[in-house]
Amino acid sequence: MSAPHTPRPPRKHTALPKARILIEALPWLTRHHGRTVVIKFGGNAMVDDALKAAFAQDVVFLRHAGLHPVVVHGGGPQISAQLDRLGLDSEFRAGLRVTTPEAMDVVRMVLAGQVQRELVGLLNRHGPLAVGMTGEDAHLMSAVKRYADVDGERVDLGRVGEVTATDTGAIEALLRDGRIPVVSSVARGADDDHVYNVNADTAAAALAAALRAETLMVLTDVEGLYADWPASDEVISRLTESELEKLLPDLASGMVPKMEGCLHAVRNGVRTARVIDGRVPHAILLEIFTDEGIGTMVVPDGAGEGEPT
Ligand SMILES: Nc1ncnc2c1ncn2[C@@H]1O[C@H](COP(=O)(O)OP(=O)(O)O)[C@@H](O)[C@H]1O
Ligand SMILES: CC(=O)N[C@@H](CCC(=O)OP(=O)(O)O)C(=O)O
Repeated sequence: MSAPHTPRPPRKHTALPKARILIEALPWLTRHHGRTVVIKFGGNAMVDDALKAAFAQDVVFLRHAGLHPVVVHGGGPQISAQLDRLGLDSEFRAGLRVTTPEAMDVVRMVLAGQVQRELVGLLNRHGPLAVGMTGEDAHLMSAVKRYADVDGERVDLGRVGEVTATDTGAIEALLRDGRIPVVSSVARGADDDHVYNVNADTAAAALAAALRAETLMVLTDVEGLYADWPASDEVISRLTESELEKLLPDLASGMVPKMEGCLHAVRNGVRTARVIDGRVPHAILLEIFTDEGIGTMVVPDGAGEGEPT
């Protein structure tokens, strides 16, 4: 007779901590499944190849986790570099680039022909996912000429546009087909044949609102909204639309279109708008799938403090 068989204790699997990490993401996976997330990738967060590759991995991860990511990209530094190479002036007024018709050709070429192509290429390393477009395609974004207000004076910015209408049909069709739209912030003229240069934060906010996105996520090159910039680097982690409205007049330069965009988004049906640090590798995954939200989150008035995000 052979000795009774004593069952062995289960093997210690070294990969168990990985399972724990995956399970920790379950509440967020459940919450965000099937939701649209508009991600704005700024030109300043786009300078490092490793960060760009990590950004693409995060966006593809979201897509495979059942979310519907839409990428809107900027490219301010890349446009400035090309204008410089061509010996064309590049001046900003109230945070917006004064855009002559010649400069507009360069803006369109750099955004749609260079920056967008690069992002589409990085995303498509992971499969046939990304499709690039500009606001001109299928009337995605229509704009009229926008003026700036500098010390109470109306300033002509040339071909700078303000989005007046959106048609998200093409984006929705792409999302239904499992694709990742990558949008350059160039718009068609609503009542002329020009094309317009739209600030990419503004374009992302307009699209997030039009798509009734769950979240607008703006990646940039700072940790978030600093309470007293540049004197202090204390980041405001959460604020309501009313609190943000009070702060807006005191904000400077690049933060203005971002925070105006966040306000527009949450006032128009987007549940949360966030400004996060694109210099942190995998910032998007950290923000969406963990409790340790990084950066600044704007919520509509009346959103409960302890509500899941
Ligand atoms: N209150 C503030 N908090 C954080 N950054 C601010 C603030 N006010 C102005 N900024 C500036 O805004 C910049 C981000 O805007 P921008 O340069 O347009 O970035 P992007 O290319 O990502 O759109 C920061 O690098 C910082 O210099
Ligand atoms: C009108 C206006 O200023 N348009 C921007 C469009 C690109 C952009 O917004 O890029 P970032 O997100 O990298 O700043 C520009 O010409 O620079």
